[in-house]
Amino acid sequence: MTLVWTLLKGNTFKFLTAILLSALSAGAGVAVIAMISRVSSADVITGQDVALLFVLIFLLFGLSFFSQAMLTSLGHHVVYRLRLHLSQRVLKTSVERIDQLGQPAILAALTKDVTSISQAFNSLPFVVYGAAVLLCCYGYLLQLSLPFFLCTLVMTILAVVIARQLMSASRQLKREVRENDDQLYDRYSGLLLGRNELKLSRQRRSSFFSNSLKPIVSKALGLEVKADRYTVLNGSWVNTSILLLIASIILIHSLFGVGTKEQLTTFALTILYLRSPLAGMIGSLPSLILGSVAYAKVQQLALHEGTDAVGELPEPETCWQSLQMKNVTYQYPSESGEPGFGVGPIDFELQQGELVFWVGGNGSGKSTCARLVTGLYTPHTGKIVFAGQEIDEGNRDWFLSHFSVVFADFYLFKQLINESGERPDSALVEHYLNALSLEQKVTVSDGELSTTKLSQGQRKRLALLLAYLENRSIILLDEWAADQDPAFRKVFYTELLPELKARGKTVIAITHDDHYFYMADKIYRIDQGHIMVDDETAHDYPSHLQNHTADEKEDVTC
Ligand SMILES: Nc1ncnc2c1ncn2[C@@H]1O[C@H](COP(=O)(O)OP(=O)(O)OP(=O)(O)O)[C@@H](O)[C@H]1O
Repeated sequence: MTLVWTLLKGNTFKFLTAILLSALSAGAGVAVIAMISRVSSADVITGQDVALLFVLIFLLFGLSFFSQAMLTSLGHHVVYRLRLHLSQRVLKTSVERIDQLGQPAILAALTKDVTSISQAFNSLPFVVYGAAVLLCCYGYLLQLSLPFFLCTLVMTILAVVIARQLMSASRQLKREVRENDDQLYDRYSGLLLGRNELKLSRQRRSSFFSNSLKPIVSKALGLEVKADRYTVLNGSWVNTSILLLIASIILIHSLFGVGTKEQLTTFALTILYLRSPLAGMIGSLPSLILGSVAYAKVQQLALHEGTDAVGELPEPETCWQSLQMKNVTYQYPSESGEPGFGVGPIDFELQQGELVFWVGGNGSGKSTCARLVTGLYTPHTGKIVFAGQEIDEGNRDWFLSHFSVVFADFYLFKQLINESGERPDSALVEHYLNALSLEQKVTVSDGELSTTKLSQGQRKRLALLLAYLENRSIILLDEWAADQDPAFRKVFYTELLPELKARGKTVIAITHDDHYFYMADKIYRIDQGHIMVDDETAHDYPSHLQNHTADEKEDVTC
């Protein structure tokens, strides 16, 4: 029920109207039965009775069509909103949380859970209609015969108690199926992302299939078969209990002479009429159970509650002087009992217009520090001060808006935008495509790149193009040059970086290219999560090469 109310927020009036129409349609159904029963037991059938019967039948048709169409359309609108709402929440959720959850879990929520919730909603008309018919029939039965009604009530309670037990067993299993689905999505990711490795090695393929994928799929099979067994048992039980009810009524009529023959016939007719909406209701139970399990799973992700994914931000600071990390620490959560990697305490200061290099061994914490300095990760202790302001949740999005970043695992969007989020000037795009030696490979039309299916090195150049066009104050490049050929690597260090600096940009470049360390204003070494100025490396270079570009700074913004 929580699922229904949460998703119906803002549409309660429409939903209640649809329920009212369902109730009226159920009432019309019962009136048709009562009419048939009256006409068939009457001595003389008048033309008026027949006309009324036809009117009631058409009324039943109209009401059931409108009520179900309304509920179905409401269901589709709810799913539409749910899709947008969830995507907005993902957009608002911190990178840290998304990294913690992992892509497969979020993809499973956006695809499988949304589908399950939509199916639950689409089955809602059957449930509402079934419940309305049930109530109307019970009302009719009550006024038909009290003893028969009491017998019905006892049987109903018994049926419901047993059905509840079966449903909760099925629900528990569906929950386990859903937990298993996260692992299944993880294996599917491996299947696609590891396509090269899997294709190349028969042993890897066989091991992945038999030891990694198949056990998860088999587990899902076992759980689903078991869960559906309970669901099918439940459906059969409810169907049987209806027939048992009719048999019980016949029994008490024959043993104790309760009720008349006509009452017995009408009773049986009403109960049999009830069977099909009830079957629809029971048939919808699995989707409802799946829907609520999926909803609980989405809630468990603890995505950001805010949905204002594209809210307004104050203008970025053009003259910010310095960015400081003061005593910053960060610790990854522990995994399989092992404590997570920790960085810090970090004290780091970046002056506007500087070109600094971060160097360090694999796994020393460079990318983690990059996520901290850009505000993508929130420090666990310590603080970041930018343009004199301490960064907190209130100004984090504003702080983030000062950075363009190309991480090692960057995503290349085809759509080009400038600093205002609009289509960039085509002459400028052309200029950068030339500078990046991509003019022969990629064209831009309607603000979109003609292709992103390029080599890794070329894709990285396009990622840099996107960063150029954003025209932000600070550019952070995580081992950008690692995929470039030696000639373009030289262009990058000796031309592109100095040009950025000359335009007043502040650049942090994470690099292992010691050939070009002399290009940096400052070099910082990151080791075991600690950052320090690397005087030794800096002194390895002739003084005329150090701070090579300091004098080249021209038209800076501040
Ligand atoms: N998403 C994550 N969850 C948990 N731990 C992580 C995660 N990412 C990194 N780590 C841990 O942090 C350590 C440092 O990772 P990081 O990516 O910051 O290193 P790096 O210096 O950028 O390495 P490289 O030069 O290889 O890119 C890793 O050795 C790992 O233990």
